[in-house]
Amino acid sequence: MSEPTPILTTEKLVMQFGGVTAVDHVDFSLNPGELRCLLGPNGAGKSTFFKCLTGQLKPTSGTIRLNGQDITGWETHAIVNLGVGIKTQVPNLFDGLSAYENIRMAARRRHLKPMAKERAEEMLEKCGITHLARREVGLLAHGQRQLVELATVLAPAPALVLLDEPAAGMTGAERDRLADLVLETARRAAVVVVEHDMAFIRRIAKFTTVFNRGAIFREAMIGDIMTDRAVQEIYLGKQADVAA
Ligand SMILES: Nc1ncnc2c1ncn2[C@@H]1O[C@H](COP(=O)(O)OP(=O)(O)OP(=O)(O)O)[C@@H](O)[C@H]1O
Repeated sequence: MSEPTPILTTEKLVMQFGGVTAVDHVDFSLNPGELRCLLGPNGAGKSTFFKCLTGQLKPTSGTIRLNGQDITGWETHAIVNLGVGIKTQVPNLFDGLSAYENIRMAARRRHLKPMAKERAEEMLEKCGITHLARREVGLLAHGQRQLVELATVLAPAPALVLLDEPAAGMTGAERDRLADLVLETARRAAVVVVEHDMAFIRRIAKFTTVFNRGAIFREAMIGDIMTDRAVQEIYLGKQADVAA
C-alpha cells in the first residue's frame, strides 16, 4: 500500500531568538486524520515549533507545507482561511458576547446563516456547554472558556486542528470532556496537541513526538514513549517523570 500524502510537513525548520536556537532543523510529518501529541520538558521548543505552524512566529529558515502548499511565514488568519482550526495559549473570544454568539460567528466562516445556527447548537451540545449558551463568555470560569473556545475552533469543521495546551486550567470533568472531544475530532480531522497534562495525554495520545533541545528526540507510540529510559531521563533532568 502506498504512503498517504501528509497534510502537514516541516522541512529543516529553524527558529532562532538571538543566540538561542529554539527549533533546530525539525523535519515533521502528519498524515490526514492523524492525532499527534507533542511532548518534551520545559524549554524543549514545543511551543515555538507550534507557533511557527500557526503563523504566530515567522521561522528563521526551513519550510512548512499544508497539503503540499508552502505556507511558511503566513499570517495566522491566512492559515485559518485554508481550513485550519487553531487554539493558542492566548484566549481568542469576544468577551462581551454569549458563548452561542461566539460559536455561531465562528461557524459562519464556513457555513451559511441557517446552517451556522444549527452547527453552533451542535457544537454546544458536543462540548457539553449547552447550559452556558446565553452566558457572556467574559464572565465564565477558565475551563468553561476553554471549552467555548474549542467549540469555536471546531465549528467550521477544519481538516487540521492545532491545539496548544487545551487542558490548562480545566477541572477533571472538563478535561475528560475535552479528551472525548479531541478523540472524536480526530475521526474526521488531523489534530496536533501540545500538552503538559500527562493524565490528559494518556487518554488521547497515540503516535507521539518528543522534543528536546529544539529537535525531535523520539517519535513512537505513547506506550513506548512512557517506558523509554532516555525520554524519562530528559524529563527527570527538567521536571516530573513522564511515567509518573
Ligand atoms: N520570545 C522568545 N524570546 C527568546 N527566547 C525564547 C522565546 N520564546 C522561547 N524562547 C526560548 O526558546 C526555547 C524553547 O522554548 P519553548 O517555549 O518553545 O519550549 P517549550 O518546550 O514549549 O517549553 P514549555 O513546555 O515550558 O512551554 C527556550 O530556551 C526558551 O527560553
